[in-house]
Amino acid sequence: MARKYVIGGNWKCNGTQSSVASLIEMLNGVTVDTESVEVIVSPPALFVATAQAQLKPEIRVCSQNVSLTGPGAFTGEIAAEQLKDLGLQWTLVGHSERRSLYGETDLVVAQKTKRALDQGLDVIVCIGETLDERKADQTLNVLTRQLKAVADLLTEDLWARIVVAYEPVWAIGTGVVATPEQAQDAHKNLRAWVAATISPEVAANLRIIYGGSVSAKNCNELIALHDVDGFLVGGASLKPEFVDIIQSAQ
Ligand SMILES: O=C[C@H](O)COP(=O)(O)O
Repeated sequence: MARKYVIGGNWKCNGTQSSVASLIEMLNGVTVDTESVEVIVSPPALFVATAQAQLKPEIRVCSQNVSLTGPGAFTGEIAAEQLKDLGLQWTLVGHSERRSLYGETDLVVAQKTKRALDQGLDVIVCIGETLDERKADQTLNVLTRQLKAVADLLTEDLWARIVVAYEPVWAIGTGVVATPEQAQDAHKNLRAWVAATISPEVAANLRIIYGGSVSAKNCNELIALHDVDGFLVGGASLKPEFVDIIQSAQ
């Protein structure tokens, strides 16, 4: 069975009441062919409930982060149980900004992923190498180290509820997109690693999406790559060109 595309929009810490209302209006005007693509947007936590209430059901809302803990005395956290209570299906885990700016280790990312899955959320796990790591020819080592931490905590059945977002750190928000060759190589190598480490069936069905300076200009070339199953889009997901990026997958 063909893998269904995933087009994710990560709004990061952007938006006001008024800009979010405009974005929701724009998204509600897009025809989404749910047979071929899942469209998922991640508003800042402040706007998750609004997006969940106002977006049409063909567009799913995703948390940008999830707590390692359950509900309780954990100031500033949002528990998987609370996201589920709101009706969310998805959360991001391990975005490079969470790793580099907020100290999330491979183990924390793995534990968050496991806990979110256990509470019934599906998870987009983000991984990616820095420019120094790429220059040192460490790309695959870094990606597999990050993914292995997750794999170590999961049983094989849980992989059906995971999407892997390959986001080279050097491509995030820089305007420097991975070349089609760089993207395809990383995705293909990751899929081969999953086939060897977990199972060929998990590898064949796993959606591996690309993130890092995706735009209306480069999305068609990237989506055509055999092992690229969609995108996680930052800056361009706040603009009308996100509609073109969705269209590239349907
Ligand atoms: O989560 C999205 C990524 O960080 C990509 O961001 P970007 O499209 O602004 O480069």
